[in-house]
Amino acid sequence: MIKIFSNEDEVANEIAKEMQWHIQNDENPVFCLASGSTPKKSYKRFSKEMENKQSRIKLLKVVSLDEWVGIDRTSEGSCYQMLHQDLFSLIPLDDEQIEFFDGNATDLKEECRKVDSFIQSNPITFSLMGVGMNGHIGLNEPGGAVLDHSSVVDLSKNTKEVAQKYFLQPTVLEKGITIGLNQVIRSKRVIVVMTGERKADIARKVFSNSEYRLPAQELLGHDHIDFFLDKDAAKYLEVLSS
Ligand SMILES: O=C1O[C@H](COP(=O)(O)O)[C@@H](O)[C@H](O)[C@H]1O
Repeated sequence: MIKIFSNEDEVANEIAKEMQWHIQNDENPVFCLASGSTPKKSYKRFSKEMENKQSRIKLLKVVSLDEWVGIDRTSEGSCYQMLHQDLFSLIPLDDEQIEFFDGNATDLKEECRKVDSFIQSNPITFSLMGVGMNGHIGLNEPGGAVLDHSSVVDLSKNTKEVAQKYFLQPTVLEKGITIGLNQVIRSKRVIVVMTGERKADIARKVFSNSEYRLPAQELLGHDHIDFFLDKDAAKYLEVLSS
């Protein structure tokens, strides 16, 4: 289902509510969370709401969605560092509760195996996905296979350019490491979020019936997956409801 909200704050409130619901109600809450600009407000809101409910956070596990290959997790711009700043540092989460790709590891296949085996033993109960400007999910790029497992992928030109906004200085990015689209789809609940006018064009493409299938389109048509958009991102969509 597509849900359209008046603005980014409303989207963030709704997402924070869902995150809280899962942390309170999932027996073993396991979250797979996008980094990047889009979910920042949701994480801030969620961490505020959790201030008086910290005991449940002890039950939470967070698994990596994606990471840039060759970038250390302590570097500004790494997916881990963004999530650390936007969420991990705001709630009482121990390192043992986080399973994250090390994009700087020498054995990237082992990183994939490690995360896959974690997901196998700790099924994802809640996923929050952003959408890349080219329709990618995690770092599953357009034209890539719909995989049941994590993999190392070649980044598209668009992703390499857009991702520069995360780094303090121009950074060479060639590959990414990401969980597979089917691992996202198998989460118990998924919210895909697009906000702001800059996402309007990709939102139009995602909801159009083109023959070429974008990764974000693989998430359409599942009962447990909702797309949350604000009005700016939804400006080219015909169905404007909330
Ligand atoms: O490259 C990425 O982009 C998407 C969207 O990022 P945003 O900054 O526009 O929110 C993000 O969800 C994905 O995890 C990341 O790898």
